Amino acid sequence: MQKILSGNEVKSLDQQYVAGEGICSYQLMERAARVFCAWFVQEVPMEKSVSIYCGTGNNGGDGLAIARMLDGKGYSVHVGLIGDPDSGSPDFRQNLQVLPERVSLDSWEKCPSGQVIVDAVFGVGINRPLGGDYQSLVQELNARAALKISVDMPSGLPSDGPAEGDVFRADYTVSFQFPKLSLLAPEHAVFTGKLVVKSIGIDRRYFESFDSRRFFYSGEALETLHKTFPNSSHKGDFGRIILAGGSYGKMGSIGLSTRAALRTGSGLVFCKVPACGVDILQTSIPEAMVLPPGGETEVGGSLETEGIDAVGMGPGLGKGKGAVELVHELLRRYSGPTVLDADAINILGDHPEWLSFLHAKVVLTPHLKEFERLTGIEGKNHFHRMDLARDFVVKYGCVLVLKGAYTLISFPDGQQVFNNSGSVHMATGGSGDVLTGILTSFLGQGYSMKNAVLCGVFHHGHAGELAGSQFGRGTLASDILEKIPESFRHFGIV
Ligand SMILES: NC(=O)C1=CN([C@@H]2O[C@H](COP(=O)(O)OP(=O)(O)OC[C@H]3O[C@@H](n4cnc5c(N)ncnc54)[C@H](O)[C@@H]3O)[C@@H](O)[C@H]2O)[C@H](O)CC1
Ligand SMILES: [K+]
Repeated sequence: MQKILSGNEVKSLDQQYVAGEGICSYQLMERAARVFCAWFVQEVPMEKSVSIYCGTGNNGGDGLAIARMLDGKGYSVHVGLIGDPDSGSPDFRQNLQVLPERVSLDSWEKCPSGQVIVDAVFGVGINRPLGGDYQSLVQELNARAALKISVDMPSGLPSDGPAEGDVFRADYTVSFQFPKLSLLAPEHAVFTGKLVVKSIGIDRRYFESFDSRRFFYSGEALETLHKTFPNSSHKGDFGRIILAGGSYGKMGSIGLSTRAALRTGSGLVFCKVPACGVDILQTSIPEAMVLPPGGETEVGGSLETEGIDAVGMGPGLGKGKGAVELVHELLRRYSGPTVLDADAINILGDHPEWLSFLHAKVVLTPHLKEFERLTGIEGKNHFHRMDLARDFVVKYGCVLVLKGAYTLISFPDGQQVFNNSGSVHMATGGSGDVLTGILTSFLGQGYSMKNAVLCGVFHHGHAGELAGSQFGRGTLASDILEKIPESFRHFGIV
């Protein structure tokens, strides 16, 4: 897992690394430029003309090194400078000296407009909104039709806080070593474009002295978080779980959770659905067992949890009297692993007095709106939501999965993990129901809460990527769950 540092900490990380490895900062900049160019040549055909706009700090220095390297690879490169080069950073000035003559060098106003624009004006050093020429440049570049790529950060975007004023709108941002926090905020996706994170080889141990509790997870050592089951295992070893939800007209939700749990490997899945859903579930999912229904069109009655390894509640549940009672009963009486989603979260939001029943084996999986209902607070921006999520889990001692691009997992010890799997094609009805099934399944199989959530969220996203690459915009939630076994295979999980 990659620790996420603040923009201010980057400088100190670089200094410690450079000193510790006995290299100079210019060499680290060379590395950054090299990894950028290695990515660039895969994405951009050689025939495209490239204009690189460089500030005079180290982000601009990266830009100059990139200009030199792309020229060396045969691209036609123009550099447009903004700011006074004589007062540039030492590594900027050194790179200016070694810029090949073949690369055209002008002030930003005179730089010919290329088919590709590389933004190397500001990186993590930004400390105020853009003004003057910087603002004019970014406005002008944003109006151009070109492929736009930012180096490390879109210029104008602060690394750890909300955007203010004009920000370069990139199609891609290639960020070095770790994603800067603000690149993960959904409201900044219009500036970041597609995020690409490239290591520049700074070893994990250099991160240890920084006490950030935020991490970026890209599936490293995923297989080690999984349980292995001996050949002699029987279906009981793979967990007996209950999935509760569904209501008249919304029976598909709990069906998706059920199929997802079965595809994740659950041994026995019991469904608690209203009477109107019994035939639907029994005919559509023969592997599932249906518990005696309570209500006619909405779930009701009580839940027998004797011998049950985990319970997932919420998909399609509705907010009728029976559903409200069931959520209350589950929270009060069941101390085993529990996943609360959708209407179960909404019901909890309506009854804040029940929040005190939450415990370490409960995971809540709200999307942004549900999270708002749960806390009763409208997050001002994603940074505010990150803090709210952390405060919530620390206070109530549970786990919270805030769904969206870069789903944010918050643990009660204050650690927060951004998940780096997933695709835009997962933004489709039922995708969250699939996650509920996956999480309940892993918990039922006896995974620790931490491993269940990390594995569940990561596989959900990865299965979504696999489905998205096959079905594109036509991706269905059921396509996502059908890709779970392929995601397991991909990571060697048998
Ligand atoms: N480990 C790494 O990630 C590496 C990063 N590198 C690159 O270096 C930049 C950060 O460079 P830095 O010199 O610290 O800052 P900037 O280039 O972003 O900014 C320069 C300078 O500009 C001034 N400034 C800030 N805001 C404004 C503003 N609104 N208007 C005018 N001037 C402004 C301020 O004084 C800044 O210091 C990082 O992003 C990477 O791209 C290294 O190349 C290698 C290692
Ligand atoms: K930049």
